[in-house]
Amino acid sequence: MDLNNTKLDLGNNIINQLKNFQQKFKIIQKEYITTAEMNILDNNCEYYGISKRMLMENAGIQAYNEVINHEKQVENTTYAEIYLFCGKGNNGGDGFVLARHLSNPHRVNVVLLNDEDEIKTQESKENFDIINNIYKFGNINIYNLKKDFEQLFLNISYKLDTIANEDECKKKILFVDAMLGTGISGNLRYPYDKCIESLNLLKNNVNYNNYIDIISLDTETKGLISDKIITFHNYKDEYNEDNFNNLNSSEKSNNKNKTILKEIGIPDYINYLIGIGELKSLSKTETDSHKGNNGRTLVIGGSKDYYGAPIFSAVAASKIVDVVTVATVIPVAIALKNYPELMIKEFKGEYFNKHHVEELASISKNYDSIVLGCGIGLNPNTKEFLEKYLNKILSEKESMPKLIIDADAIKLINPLDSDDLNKNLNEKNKELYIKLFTDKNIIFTPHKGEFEYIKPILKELSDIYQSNIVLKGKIDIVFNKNNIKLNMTGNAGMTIGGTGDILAGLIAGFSAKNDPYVSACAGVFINGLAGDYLNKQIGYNYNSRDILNVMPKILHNYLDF
Ligand SMILES: NC(=O)C1=CN([C@@H]2O[C@H](COP(=O)(O)OP(=O)(O)OC[C@H]3O[C@@H](n4cnc5c(N)ncnc54)[C@H](O)[C@@H]3O)[C@@H](O)[C@H]2O)[C@H](O)CC1
Ligand SMILES: [K+]
Repeated sequence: MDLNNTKLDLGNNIINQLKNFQQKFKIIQKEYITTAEMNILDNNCEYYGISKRMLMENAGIQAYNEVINHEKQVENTTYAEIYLFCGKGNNGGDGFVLARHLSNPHRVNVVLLNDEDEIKTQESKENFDIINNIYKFGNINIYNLKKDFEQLFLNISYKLDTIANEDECKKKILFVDAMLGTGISGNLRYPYDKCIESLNLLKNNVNYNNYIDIISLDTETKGLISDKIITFHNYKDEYNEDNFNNLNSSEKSNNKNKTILKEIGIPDYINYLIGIGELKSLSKTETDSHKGNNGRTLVIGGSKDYYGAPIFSAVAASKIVDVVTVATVIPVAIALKNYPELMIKEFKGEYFNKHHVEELASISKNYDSIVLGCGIGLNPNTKEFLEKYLNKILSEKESMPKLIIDADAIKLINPLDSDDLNKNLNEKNKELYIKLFTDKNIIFTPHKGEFEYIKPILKELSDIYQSNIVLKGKIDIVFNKNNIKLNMTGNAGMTIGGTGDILAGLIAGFSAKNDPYVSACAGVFINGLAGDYLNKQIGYNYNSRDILNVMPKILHNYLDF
């Protein structure tokens, strides 16, 4: 991708347009970010040139300012001693940066929960090395919790006793929780569990609790009760409804009250940009897996008039999943004989019709994802088929695969009067629209013209829609009720026929085993990257076959596929 061009495109104007779009379709962004979303954002920051090292430095400095504020909250209070408990991930890294900034004039103790060589990331290691280089000049001690556990907590109790005895000095001890952040998984393991137990014991001791502050970085490590949480960039998903509902009401208000949100230099527009993060978050091909483990995709499409479309889509999906079947009518099935990588399910006739519904609905259950619509045509029999088929599969929700609705299928679900596309909704089908547009497993992939057909439905259902929409264009917009992102990859060479079919196949391939929204983002991103790669190599004169041919290489470069 040509980042320079992208940068030029990223003025306020685009963000303003995006905000208008957000309002128009009542897109309400969540007030918190999940771990998966944060990981995507991290990688996208890196992709757009904002390194994790920079973010970590900013997080550490922001935490420093807040610690100093906290220290000054009670007049004349000072931290006689600061202990930073640092884990082996980047939460620990934030702790190392904070330790460096605090080390003068404070007395700082960095407590490693793991051995030095277990520190996981380069940026965290670099920040630990700085501490390691300067500690000999005083004011910083380094402990290894596993080795020094008893001695360390004895020292801390001794210091607390001393401070408690000379109460009038208003001295306190600060514990910084830089143990675990968004990377936590499962129950606490040793020594994290023991450390938290010991810190809680001290804090709950009536002789000591006036003399202890506990501040958590980014998230409160499970089980710890801290006085303040300094969270970075966005509230974390401990505030999401599911987790939040598990807390009792005093815990709820307490958690919100004690959390301070701090910016760490992630520009607003990065929140709205698709990048490598979406791709990297996809599940990887399992090398020792059985056929089908990496997904099964069904492509339903083709007609007497168009047979290339379902083939493009199916070949694209076959680069990702293990099994791809094309369900199609006789003229396309004949052409498919030249594609031994694809399985064929042949239906009689030149267009899909209502007689195909039962059998097709019954085989649909055997797939993880379905592309519906490429080359299907606008024949009135096909419209009848489509409505019956959708009603049938949507009524059996438990076995519902991810469903990508593309091309003419988009036009057929709302056959508007062509004189006035925005006029009104086809009321007769309202029940079907509600099912289609309130399903998180459905992805519509319209270009601008096709979008006109679903716009009235979206507006009508703007309070309740849940499905995902990929609006293809120079800049693609991928959105659902709670998310909106832009894709900047791709170039003018991609206006050739077949790229849309390929995109639908890629999204189906990814969504077989992944979140539909992230799959949609990854699909537009990688499709555009393939186009950009070809443009760089051979100029604009490439076609859709070329895109398919380079796809494995592009996937490999970015994904370890
Ligand atoms: N997101 C940002 O923009 C920035 C985030 N920063 C900080 O980084 C952490 C997230 O870092 P990460 O390395 O992904 O995760 P953790 O630090 O939480 O450590 C995970 C690490 O710990 C081990 N582990 C996981 N679960 C357990 C457990 N239950 N018991 C024991 N050990 C566990 C495991 O090995 C993991 O690898 C984020 O919160 C921010 O604080 C950046 O510094 C700034 C930018
Ligand atoms: K923490």
